[in-house]
Amino acid sequence: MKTLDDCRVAIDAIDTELLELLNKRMKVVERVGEIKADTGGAIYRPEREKAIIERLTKLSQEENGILNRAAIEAIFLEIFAVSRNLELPERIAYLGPEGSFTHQAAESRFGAMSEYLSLNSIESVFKTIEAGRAKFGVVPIENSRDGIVGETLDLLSKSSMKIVSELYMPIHVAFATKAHKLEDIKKIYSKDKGFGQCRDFLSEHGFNDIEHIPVESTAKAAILAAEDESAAAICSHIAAKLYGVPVLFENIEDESENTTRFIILSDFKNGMSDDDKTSILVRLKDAVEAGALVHFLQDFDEEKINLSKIESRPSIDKDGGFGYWFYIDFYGHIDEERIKKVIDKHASEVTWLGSYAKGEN
Ligand SMILES: O=C(O)C(=O)C[C@]1(C(=O)O)C=C[C@@H](O)C=C1
Repeated sequence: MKTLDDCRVAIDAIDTELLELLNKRMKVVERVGEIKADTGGAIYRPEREKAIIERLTKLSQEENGILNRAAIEAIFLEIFAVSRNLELPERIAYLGPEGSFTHQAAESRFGAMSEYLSLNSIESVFKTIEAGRAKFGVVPIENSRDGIVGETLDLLSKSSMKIVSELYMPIHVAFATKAHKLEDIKKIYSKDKGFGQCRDFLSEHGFNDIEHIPVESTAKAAILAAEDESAAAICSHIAAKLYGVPVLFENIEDESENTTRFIILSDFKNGMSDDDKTSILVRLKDAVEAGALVHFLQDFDEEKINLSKIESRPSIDKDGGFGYWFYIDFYGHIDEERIKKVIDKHASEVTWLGSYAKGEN
């Protein structure tokens, strides 16, 4: 039987092989970078990354390997991040501050080697990538309990930036404070969505009667709670740790399956994968007429295009009238014939927001 030393010798030998192979892979990636520089091709190809992870997961299953999809994804997303940085250093703007859930989402996709830019509003993220100061922007778009992030939808409706990827991340929130006793807590900071996600906890602990102060992000809440012993924050465990606020209660969210969907914004169009989603905005000309939306959706139905989300947003039209537009997610890629047919038919009413490989939920 192998001793610990034997195992370590074996691991060292395997690591040497891995390093050689990784360097060999990066040589090929360098060439890919040159080709893309010549042709102006997009560096980040989420659909290709997804296909690689899927192929390797299948291979691992067939060979009864120990690595499952999550493990393969964890390893390869870091490899892709290194590759992309080799092709072109990446800068990622996200809704900060440091330690926010969006920061975690950004890091999970872009890895440790990328340069991150923390911004204090969703609007600043849009502006920063529009101005070319960062290649990618990461913002939340919806939460399983609390619904859509209206600000993101409204900004998408005005921006030329496209959704190039989506990712779902389980959200666990903590209650952190420097107060020595619960009675000493006079105010609670969080993002508005943060309060919404733990209503049961707040009422069970009698925290509904003290002041709730919404701030730009849960990480900002942790920063404020770090400065004031009569305050608490509803924030991520990571933010509490980062800003030195002791965690009193863990996982206080009402729904244990609490998940947030994040989108990655940039300025290019993805190629097709075999499992895509597309997001559009629809301003129906006759929205006030009964049936306008039904007729629009019937065209999707006829082409067997399945919707995964429809959300209406109020808007004020040019004449000051109150109208609606709709945000719609459906399965498929904008370049598919059946989808092109429907979108072309409604070209004057539809804004395409992006087609991207469907995220794992
Ligand atoms: O295939 C590409 O287009 C690459 O740039 C290579 C690579 C990879 O490391 O495999 C890196 C970045 C892309 O997002 C996808 C894949």
